[in-house]
Amino acid sequence: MRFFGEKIPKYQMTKAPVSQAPCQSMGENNHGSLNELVEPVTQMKHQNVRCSAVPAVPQLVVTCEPTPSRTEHKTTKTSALSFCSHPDEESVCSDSGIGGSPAPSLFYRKLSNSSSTVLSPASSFEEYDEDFSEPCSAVTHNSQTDVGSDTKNDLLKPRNMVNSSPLPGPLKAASSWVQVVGHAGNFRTGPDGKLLKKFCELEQRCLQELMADTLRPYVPGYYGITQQDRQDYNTMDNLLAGFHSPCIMDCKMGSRTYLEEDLRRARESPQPRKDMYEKMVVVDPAAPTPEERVQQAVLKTRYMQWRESLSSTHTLGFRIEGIQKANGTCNTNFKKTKCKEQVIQALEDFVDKSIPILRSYLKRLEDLRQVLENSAFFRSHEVVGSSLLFVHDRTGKAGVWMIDFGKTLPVPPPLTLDHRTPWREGNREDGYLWGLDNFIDMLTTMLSARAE
Ligand SMILES: O=P(O)(O)O[C@H]1[C@H](O)[C@@H](OP(=O)(O)O)[C@H](OP(=O)(O)O)[C@@H](OP(=O)(O)O)[C@H]1O
Ligand SMILES: Nc1ncnc2c1ncn2[C@@H]1O[C@H](COP(=O)(O)OP(=O)(O)O)[C@@H](O)[C@H]1O
Repeated sequence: MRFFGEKIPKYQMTKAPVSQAPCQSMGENNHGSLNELVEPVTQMKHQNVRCSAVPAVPQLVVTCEPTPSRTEHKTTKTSALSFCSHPDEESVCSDSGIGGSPAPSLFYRKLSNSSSTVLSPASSFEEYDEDFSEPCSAVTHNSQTDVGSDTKNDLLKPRNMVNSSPLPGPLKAASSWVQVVGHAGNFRTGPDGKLLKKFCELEQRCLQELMADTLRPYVPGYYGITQQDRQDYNTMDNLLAGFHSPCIMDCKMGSRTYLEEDLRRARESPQPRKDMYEKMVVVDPAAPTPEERVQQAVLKTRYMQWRESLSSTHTLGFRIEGIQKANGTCNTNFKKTKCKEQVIQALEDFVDKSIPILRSYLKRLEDLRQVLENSAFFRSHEVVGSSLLFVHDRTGKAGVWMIDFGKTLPVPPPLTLDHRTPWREGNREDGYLWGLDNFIDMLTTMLSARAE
């Protein structure tokens, strides 16, 4: 059973590994070249994308949900754009690598709990409903230790978080949520069944802008900042609302999963990380270089590049991160799912071979592509590490939305991106549309194969 906000050990939580189809054609369209990644700094055409270059964000009213068992009660404030407001806690702007915390970056989101604890995989919706029905009096946690803590106590937090939500009416609705992948402890339930995600200024700016963009129907609705237990959260729609025991798939889009800024920082101030080394050797003990082996640590960019080349990110421009089926089984063992045949097999399994569901997804993705091609937001943003969340249920209802804008950055005008041009350092291209094209082609192929 997995509780709300529980730590997700992304590299170890798989219950039902997908059997891997034989890999036939790999890499014919490879968008990622490791050779490009080791260019010396002097050759970089890097754009300055720090927060100061980002337009100002209008003030937001911040609501603070009352927490019955706590002494702090409802407070209201304006503009919560200051970062790292809890200096004694792990910064919401910093990495949390075991091998040393990289320098805080204004636009980095809180990355509290790296995948280093083994917990059970996700459970069914019904189990979640039970969790939420526990009495509020069970709330006992200390908010000060919540933020950024990375301990076994995290195991207890989610239940406490859930119970702290004083929602007599929409309790059931709020409970119908499950996190497939991503940072543990990042989410809570909010008022009216909304989802609260730990505040990240970059994500807030994106969601705000997206509310006024043609992409609005393809992203969760955004409702400003909510404060709970002294932590700010971005408040958004729970995309699972209205589904019954949904099947959920998270696909990370694009041919690159780290920012150009990350590369620059890695060169200027390398921060090898032990946690990433450990994650690497779990998957492939032979992956580290001799130097990395000595250090027992790898740079984050190196880890991310390794993950990209191991999976379909470089070859297809997207990768499956995790799938939760209606029966509650959750699989995040897709790190080596690289070739088309493997991806198709995983997709077939995800839709349970349903042609109507496949058709719905194809239509939705085609519509999304058309909107993306004409979106002012999309044209002007480097979209990195963002996912498409696929959701369907046994009633035949299906939807796809863009989520996770923690690494989506505006590019300096007059630069615009087409999201298909292969990435060269400095061009800021992310391969998002190239990946979507490949996804759409794959679904089309699957459907035509079934029609034969
Ligand atoms: O999936 P695994 O192999 O566990 O690696 C994770 C993902 O790449 C995360 O990206 P996402 O959140 O998009 O899934 C990333 O967070 P960022 O996106 O913030 O880079 C984590 O970096 P750290 O949080 O620094 O550990 C990294 O450890
Ligand atoms: N708006 C949403 N509605 C429903 N589920 C969501 C929503 N946003 C995120 N999730 C769930 O949380 C997971 C992680 O989301 P993400 O935004 O990528 O978090 P992180 O930034 O921690 O990686 C997703 O795979 C999905 O299961």
